[in-house]
Amino acid sequence: MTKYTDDSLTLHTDLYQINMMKTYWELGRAERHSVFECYFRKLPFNNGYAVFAGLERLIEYFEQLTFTDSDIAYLREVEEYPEEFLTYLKNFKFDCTVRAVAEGELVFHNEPLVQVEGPLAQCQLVETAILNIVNFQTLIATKAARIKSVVGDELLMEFGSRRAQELDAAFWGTRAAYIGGCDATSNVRAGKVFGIPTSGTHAHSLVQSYRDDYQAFKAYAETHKDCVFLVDTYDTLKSGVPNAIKIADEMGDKINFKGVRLDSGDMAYISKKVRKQLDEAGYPDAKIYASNDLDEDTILNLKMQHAKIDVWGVGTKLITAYDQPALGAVYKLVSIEDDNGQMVDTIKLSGNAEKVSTPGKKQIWRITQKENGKSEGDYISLWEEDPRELDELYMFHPVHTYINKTVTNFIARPLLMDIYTDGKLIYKQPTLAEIKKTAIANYDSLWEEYKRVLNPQLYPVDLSQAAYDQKMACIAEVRNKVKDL
Ligand SMILES: Nc1ncnc2c1ncn2[C@@H]1O[C@H](COP(=O)(O)OP(=O)(O)OP(=O)(O)O)[C@@H](O)[C@H]1O
Ligand SMILES: O=P(O)(O)OC[C@H]1O[C@H](OP(=O)(O)OP(=O)(O)O)[C@H](O)[C@@H]1O
Ligand SMILES: O=C(O)c1cccnc1
Repeated sequence: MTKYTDDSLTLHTDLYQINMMKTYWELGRAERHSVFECYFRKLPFNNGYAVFAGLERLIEYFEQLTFTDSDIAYLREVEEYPEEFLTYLKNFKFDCTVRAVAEGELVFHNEPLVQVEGPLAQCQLVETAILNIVNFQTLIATKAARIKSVVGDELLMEFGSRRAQELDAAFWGTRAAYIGGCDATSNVRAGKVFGIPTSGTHAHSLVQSYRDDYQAFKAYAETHKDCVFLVDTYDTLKSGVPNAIKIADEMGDKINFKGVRLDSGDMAYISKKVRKQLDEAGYPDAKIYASNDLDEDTILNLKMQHAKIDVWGVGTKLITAYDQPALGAVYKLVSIEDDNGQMVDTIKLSGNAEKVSTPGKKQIWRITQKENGKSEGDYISLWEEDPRELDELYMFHPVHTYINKTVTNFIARPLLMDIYTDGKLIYKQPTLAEIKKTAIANYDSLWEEYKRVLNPQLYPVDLSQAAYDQKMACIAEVRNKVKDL
């Protein structure tokens, strides 16, 4: 087989997508107008919300979406596709309309996060990459938000590059973590490309190379203005901290003694002792950094023990989404042009009521109270509906319909925005700083009940009456069809 050296993301798809494209193309269905929506069914980590991330990478993906000569050559070599189909792929031009929620937006179960509308074969091709990107980035942004919610006003550093699932996960994961809540990263490339603030101390190897805390800290201090010394290589309280203080005393104004980092041991006990040592030596502003397999649970626990930690470095458990490695978002066909050129809504049934898809092209509306800006819940409507025209909004649980309320004096904000219109990028991408601001504002608008890390309340994600009726009609139609067989 030929060794292909160039690469494009167009073949970053499952083979079955291209096989379905062939079916659509061969049977004259490739151009049928269709609508697909991407959503997840269950919030990750038993959290009360998720933070959407991945749109920038999605746009990068769509911008390069053509089959290169070598993509075609590869498909010709390994699949027995007819030349006419390969010519069709060669001439492929992405001209779908894409809508998505903004990065940094809080999102919930069963909400269309990305909507792709256009020729059936095109919508099909992009499923894998959309899910790949949204599943990972939204998961990491959400994990970071959970951790930040426990860290509070102290600083949260992302330290995960060495433990991430390869380079892309470290790089894009860092960006997602920054959107979700991290204040800085250790990944220099992410700093350069995304403009994320970078931060770093030093490793045990520096100390080991001198085989002595004092000599190692001295060397670092002679070559850097800002110094955070890693104090646990030999003995934190007897050697690390005393030597860090000694160097700070000797170097005086020549360095900014910013603090020390703890990376092992009982961090509650040790941090209190270290704080005392630093304060007594006249360094009350020197900060205590901590790292070592931290996550929201250990951080919360350390805070309960009144650990004296000012800066939290979190790697493995954040960047790998350690406790839940996949978000489980899916991409479903919700509407398709029939033989008469009419759009018909489609459904995917399941024995589990929560898993039944909601047919029809939809919009998400965030319903907030006018007087305090707090969320009442999200309202999923059919595309043509506009709750802004209503004075009263009847909101009910989409499965347990007896749970309901009528909301007045509300603001309804549509969440799905136009990103591409007929293949043309029309969305003006916000800067990362703007995205982070959006994330913070969105988080502030959520009631505390949905924000706690343990057993939060389930945020209401309701269907409009029309969307609900449409779903019931589709279920009845499918049931009848199956009965008639
Ligand atoms: N006071 C504490 N309360 C709860 N958890 C803590 C406390 N101090 C440390 N931890 C956490 O307990 C775990 C201890 O891990 P581990 O036993 O591997 O560390 P260690 O042996 O001290 O260090 P090393 O990484 O060198 O093995 C870490 O996740 C750490 O963050
Ligand atoms: O613990 P994490 O949350 O993943 O944070 C990143 C870890 O990376 C470094 O350790 P390193 O990989 O050098 O080795 P260590 O685990 O033995 O400390 C650092 O000292 C942290 O402990
Ligand atoms: O700068 C640090 O202290 C750091 C960076 C990466 C991983 N662990 C620690």
